[in-house]
Amino acid sequence: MSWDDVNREVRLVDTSLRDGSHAMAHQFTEKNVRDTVRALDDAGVSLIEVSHGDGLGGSTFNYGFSLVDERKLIAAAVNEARHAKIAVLLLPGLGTVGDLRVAADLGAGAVRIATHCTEADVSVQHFGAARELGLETVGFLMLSHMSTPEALAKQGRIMVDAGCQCVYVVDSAGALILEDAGERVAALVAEFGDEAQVGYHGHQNLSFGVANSVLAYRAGARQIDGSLVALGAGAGNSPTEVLAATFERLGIRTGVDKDVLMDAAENVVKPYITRLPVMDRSSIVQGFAGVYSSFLLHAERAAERYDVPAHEILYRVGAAKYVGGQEDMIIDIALQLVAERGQG
Ligand SMILES: C[C@H](O)CC(=O)C(=O)O
Ligand SMILES: [Mn+2]
Repeated sequence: MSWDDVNREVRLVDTSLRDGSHAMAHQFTEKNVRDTVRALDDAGVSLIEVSHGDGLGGSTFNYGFSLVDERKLIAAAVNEARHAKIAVLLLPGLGTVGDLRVAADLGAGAVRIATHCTEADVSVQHFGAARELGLETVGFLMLSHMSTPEALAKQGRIMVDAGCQCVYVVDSAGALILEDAGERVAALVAEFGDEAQVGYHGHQNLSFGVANSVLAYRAGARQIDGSLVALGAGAGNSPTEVLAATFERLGIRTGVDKDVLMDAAENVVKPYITRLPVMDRSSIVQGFAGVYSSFLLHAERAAERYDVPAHEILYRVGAAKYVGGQEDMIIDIALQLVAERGQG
């Protein structure tokens, strides 16, 4: 048994430097990355995700260009971490096996491969390649609220059979409320048994990130995501510092130091955040209507450009059930709203 296994009952994984990329419009500097990794590492966080918000290869016109080349940020993170492993995110089709090889050469030790919750089959070759590269493997079933627990477990099975070591229930829209989260986690735990772990990734749009994480743990999840100061898409992720304090109050060992994390949140991350994650009208609508959190800034930009309300755009995105990769449809909806107003 490793030191980690002895000293923790749940692993807190930090995604400030990846999901937070959405909230930062992908403008992280190398200094932001170095300072945050050092602080998380000091707090005892064992897995830190660093990538464009949409993963390797995400810096594009459709998703938004990064300020700094992702390879430079990954290398800086690897260089700064003394104990923690650096993870990268990969969305098959956007990121390639070639991108994964580059990330592994730079020193990344884990990959989190994300697909829409009904499309796990597109991840099979990436899990195979990741295992050959010796990477720790994690699967992300995004927009999990769009699937039943049973259907989600079947998709998770595809990932596990392909070499995935931990499948996450990903509440991309912050739409899951209490049992919704627990039941999905329980279905995956029942499907995998000892073959793989289950994880939970929450968003705060309806403010259930931390509560759902506790229920996910109780249902058997052993990896839980958070971001410092909640820095993430939509209303942000479950704040890592709050997860650490909550699990400690519950007597559940995380192996991380909550006070060091609180210091990192206040003094390292908060000062560089350009737009604090907040439960405002648009992000609440995302949670309510089941809209991908990463669409928030895209909708706000379209709202400003076409002079239509962002929350109206988001209600329609929810009704249309658009998924990650369909960012351009946000413009289409804004134009529909403009046209309807012209006819009124
Ligand atoms: C690519 C997405 O931002 C992954 C994620 O964090 C989510 O779906 O939530
Ligand atoms: Mn997310």
